This record gives sequence, C-alpha cells and structure tokens, in this order.
Amino acid sequence: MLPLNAENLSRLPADLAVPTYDRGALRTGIVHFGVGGFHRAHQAMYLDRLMNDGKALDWAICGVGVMPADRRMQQVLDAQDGLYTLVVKAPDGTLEARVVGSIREYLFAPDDPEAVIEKMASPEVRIVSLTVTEGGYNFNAVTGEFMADNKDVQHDLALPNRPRTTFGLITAAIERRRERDLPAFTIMSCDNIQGNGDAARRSFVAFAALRDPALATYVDENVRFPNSMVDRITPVTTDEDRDEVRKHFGVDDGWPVVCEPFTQWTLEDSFGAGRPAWEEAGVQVVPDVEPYELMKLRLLNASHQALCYFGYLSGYRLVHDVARDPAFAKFLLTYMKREAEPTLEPVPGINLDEYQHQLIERFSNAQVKDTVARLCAESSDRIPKWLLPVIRHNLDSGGEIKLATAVVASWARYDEGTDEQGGPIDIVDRLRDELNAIALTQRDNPTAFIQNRELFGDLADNARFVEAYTEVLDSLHTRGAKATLEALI
Ligand SMILES: NC(=O)c1ccc[n+]([C@@H]2O[C@H](COP(=O)([O-])OP(=O)(O)OC[C@H]3O[C@@H](n4cnc5c(N)ncnc54)[C@H](O)[C@@H]3O)[C@@H](O)[C@H]2O)c1
Ligand SMILES: O=P(O)(O)OC[C@@H](O)[C@@H](O)[C@H](O)[C@H](O)CO
Repeated sequence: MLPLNAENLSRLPADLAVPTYDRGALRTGIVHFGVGGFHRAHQAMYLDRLMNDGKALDWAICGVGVMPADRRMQQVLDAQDGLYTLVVKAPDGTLEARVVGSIREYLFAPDDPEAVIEKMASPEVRIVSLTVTEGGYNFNAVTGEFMADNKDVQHDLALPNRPRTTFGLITAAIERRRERDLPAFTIMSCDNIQGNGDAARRSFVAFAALRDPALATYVDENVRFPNSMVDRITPVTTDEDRDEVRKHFGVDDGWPVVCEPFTQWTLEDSFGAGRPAWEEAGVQVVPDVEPYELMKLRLLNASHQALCYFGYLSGYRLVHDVARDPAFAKFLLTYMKREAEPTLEPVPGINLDEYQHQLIERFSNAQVKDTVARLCAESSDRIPKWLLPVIRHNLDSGGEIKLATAVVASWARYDEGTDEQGGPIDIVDRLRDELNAIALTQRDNPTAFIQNRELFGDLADNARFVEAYTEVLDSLHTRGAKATLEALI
C-alpha cells in the first residue's frame, strides 16, 4: 500500500490522475480558512484544473485551520505534502478519481497565529477565502448584527496580537499590509449564505470597528468581498471511503474527499488584487450573483432541510433513500414549485423547472451516500438563513407557506431529542441544550419553539404562520412524521 505523498505520485496507478504541473514551482496566492470536504471538492479542484492547464501556478493555496478539530487536517495534509484524492461518484456507479495538488501548505492557527498573520501579510497573497460554515460569520440571523459578545471575539479584542478567530487573524493581516503599504487582499466567502460577500463585509467591518473605527473605514473602503454561489454535494468522509481508495488504487490516503459529479460556482468579479482565470476552469463569472444564490439556497439547501427532519423521524438515515421515497420527492417538488420558486427572480440561463427535477436526481445519487445527520446539523444556523426568508416573503405577498412551515415544525419535533420509537436523537447544534429544553415544553405550549426571537424574529406574532405551524406540530405528535408528510401533499 502506497502512502499518498509527493514522492509516490509517479508510482500511482494509471486510473488515478495526478497533477501534471511541477508542484515545486507553485507559489502561494490564496490563504484559505476552513479546509474541509467542500473546499477540497470545489475551489481547490477548480484551481487544480487550471494548474493542470499550466495556468494559475502563482495562486496555490495555503490552508488555515482555526478550530481545535483542524489539527487532524494539518497532520494529514502535512504527511501527504498537501495532496489528497478527490473521488467523484456518478449515480451509475462509475467513479472518477484524481489527486489534487493545489494546496501547497497548511497552517494550524492555534499553534502559531503569528505565522498565519505573516503568511497573509506577504505580498504574494492576494486572496483570503473562506468556508467556515454559516455560523463562522458570527452574525445574528434575524437582526444581521455582529455578535460582539462572542467569547472568542472578546478574546481577540483583548489580545489583538494573539488572535484565535478568523476575524482577529485576518484583521491583523489587513493592518500589517496597510502598515507595509501593500495592497489589501480580497476576502472571498464560499459559504452558503445569501449575499455571502456582503455578509462577510458586514462582519469584518463590524469586528474592525470594535478595534478601531478608522480601521473599519479602511476595511470597508479597501477590501473587496465578492458574492458567490457555490454548489457541489460533498458528504463527510468515512472510513469506508478511505478503504475504497485503498482497494481501488492501492493508495493510503488519510483524508480523501467523495462528492457528486455536479459542480457549479457563480462568482461576482470583484477582486482588488487580481484573481486566477476561474472562468477558464468552468466558473461562471457574472455581474450579479444574487438570483443564482437565491435559487440555490431556497431550492437546494432549503430542500435539504425539508427532507432531513421529516426523513430522520421517518426512519431514514441516508439522503438518497429519502429522495427516492415518492412521498418525499413529491413533498420537495411541491415545496420548490409552490413556495420557493415564487420568491425567486428569473435566473439567467437556468430553467427552474429542470433545476428542481435535477435536484431530486442529485439527492437520489446512492453512490455519494450523503447522510441525513449531516443535513440535520447546525439547524439554528441554517433554517433562519435559508427557509425563514421564504416564509416571510410569502407571508408578505400572500403566497403559500404550508410546506415550509411544516419543515420548521419538523425541526422543532426533531429537537425534542427522541425519535418516534423512543430512541435518542443526537442533536448537533451550537444551541442544542437551549433548543432541546424549549422543545420539551411544546407538547403543553405548542408555540414555545417559535417564540425564540433570536431565531424567528416576530414570526410567532403572525396568526397565519402560527396556525399552520401548530397544526403540523400536533400532527407530528399524534400521527408521526410520515403520515403528516403524506397528508400535507
Ligand atoms: N459540504 C457541502 O456539500 C457544501 C456545499 C456547498 C457549500 N458548502 C459550504 O462549505 C461549508 C463547509 O462545508 P464542509 O463540508 O467543508 O464542512 P467541513 O466540516 O468539512 O469543514 C468546515 C471547516 O470550517 C471550519 N470552521 C467551522 N466553524 C468555524 C469557525 N467558527 N471559524 C473558523 N472555521 C470554522 C472547520 O474547522 C472546518 O475546517 C458549509 O458550511 C457551507 O457553507 C458546503
Ligand atoms: O454545508 P451547509 O452547512 O451549508 O449545508 C448542508 C447542505 O445543505 C449543503 O452542504 C449542501 O450539500 C451543499 O450546499 C450543496 O452544494
């Protein structure tokens, strides 16, 4: 068994594509925070495409991890010289794999924040990109306000030279570049947030303002924050995936990435210090990303939410099993057509009807083995950002809200922490304890969950929403998830 590393690249089997470029000649141009599965299936893959064409060799990636759990990524990537296997799985079982070489180095910030700041302050770095999850932007989902009382943010304000957050580290580097008279880098968010660039701008400017109002003005005026829509279903890597890479290719890869064939990246062309020619690797560079973002978040991501709690409570653990259940497929298609689509603007070049049916096909890909548990995690960061805007829009316009509201009720039922057979549910959410305690009171007080104004704003004051919500919650308690879902369609 060959360990994956630079030395062994020339010994790998012919059906495993490897970088054709000289990795020794790469220069770091991008620092990326949050090197997880998605970044490695998407941005790093697009860059690897360019590099294989002999382009963008001065745009290699330096990964950064700020969370304690990222130490494992550092260890794996260090041992593998930044290399990893990307395994693309088609529904018919065909598999295409390649070793990606665009990540050149990796820094674990808790060990040496100074090295991370200095890396970003070096003249060759021109983009700092992010996939730090929806929660990573630290803003209140209802008010949009930056949460200054976050204990790590407070830490970084007190000790600006030893920061531990994305905000503290990046802001320190912006300051250092300004002192050295270097142009500001671009901050490129690739997270699933509507207006992700605008959201990043608000958070970084708000953080800088807590440090120094003049610095906030500098950030606002000098740093570009392009918006983007990013899409490729990338599940969490399992030991089974590692075994498969060993069996198929005779390669020992500590952290391969498995994903679906579909990939899309729509990007606003707003970069202050240059960018790779992404469009030559299949990225759509457009003047206005918003219609694409709204389409993707309200159709794909909100549908993920629509299927995961009902799916889990109905006994499903894999996404394709849920999507292949005709009742669920009908539920999702009806939600998309009647509730989400009316809230969208026309999307240039996209037939929304085809897009919706294609989503059901993508969710049904049994080879990808995406888990319901992945979609059920961190709901309090997702539902307010993707699904509640659809409900609010339809309440204002007189549109339908029945199915989206049912999804909110299914989340509330899920957060009771016990399934329909009495087994425990492992709720993964930064607000788990708080939400579980509230959900446990809702059999007596049916609106308890939606009274949480931090998440729901004033939705609980809307009689139409409350009526639809309490009806479904009651049905979930009395009839169960599957019967409730069937009755809804
Ligand atoms: N997985 C997908 O299918 C997919 C598709 C499109 C977009 N995305 C976007 O990418 C994000 C990451 O997805 P993933 O599958 O790579 O997840 P992942 O768990 O593999 O990686 C997430 C990374 O973000 C880091 N992180 C989490 N919270 C952070 C914080 N507060 N500050 C700094 N870093 C933080 C983690 O430590 C980790 O390195 C998603 O939240 C989403 O916004 C994911
Ligand atoms: O990764 P998250 O937390 O934004 O959301 C979970 C999924 O909906 C998401 O990862 C999708 O798989 C992805 O957005 C597809 O492009």
